Amino acid sequence: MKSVVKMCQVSKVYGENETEVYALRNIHLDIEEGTFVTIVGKSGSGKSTLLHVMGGLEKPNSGEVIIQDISLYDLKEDELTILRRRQIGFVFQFFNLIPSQNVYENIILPMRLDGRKEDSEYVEDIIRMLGLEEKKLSYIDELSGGQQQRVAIARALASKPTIILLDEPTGNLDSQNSEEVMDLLKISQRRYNQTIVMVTHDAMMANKADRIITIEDGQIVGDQHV
Ligand SMILES: Nc1ncnc2c1ncn2[C@@H]1O[C@H](COP(=O)(O)OP(=O)(O)OP(=O)(O)O)[C@@H](O)[C@H]1O
Repeated sequence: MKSVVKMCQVSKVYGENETEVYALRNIHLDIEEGTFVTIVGKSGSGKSTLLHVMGGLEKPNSGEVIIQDISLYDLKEDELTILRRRQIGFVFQFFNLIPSQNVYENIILPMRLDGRKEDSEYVEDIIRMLGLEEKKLSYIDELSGGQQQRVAIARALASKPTIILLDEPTGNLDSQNSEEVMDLLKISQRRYNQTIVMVTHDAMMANKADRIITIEDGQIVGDQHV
């Protein structure tokens, strides 16, 4: 199978001298196309850092991150921005939704920024599956935390990216909603052969993935194919 994400000898250090923290230590990782991977580990183990470095948002101190044969941090900043916009869907804890735009506009924003027209039938499909039909024209601050989280998920899925990176995407959702989100991600993964990497502390969710990677102290200490 084809490799979509590759990390070679990746290390990330924050601070210096006595405040130095090794968030990632010599990470090697190869993720195949179409796989659903979950990343688990204790608080502070390096999960979010791994996702940021993998998604081209934070440059590592050493090592290489390769997305579909392109070495991310060799790119110029504007090339990296374009690659991120076209290939990667992000769902992070701070949703980065735009308050002055409504739900629908927020969902299609990455495609508009890229000068692309959305597949409106597909966007409507996602909105329906995420239970947001009645909120389509609402502004972000009129939504609950869980609804905002679902808008962020819809936005990540809407452009059918090759890779979807999610950091605790169901943190604000109850267990039924969390399961629905997991199911939706799996449908999208299969339909578009997407690669999904999701940080979670929820064992039930982790177990629904194809592969579970455990991080401890910035290192991969477990890698289980389910
Ligand atoms: N911007 C930063 N500056 C300094 N230290 C940081 C920064 N970001 C993360 N760290 C440190 O790096 C380590 C890994 O953090 P990271 O957020 O990746 O962990 P995590 O496993 O995602 O934690 P959580 O589950 O609590 O979100 C921690 O010790 C953290 O304090």
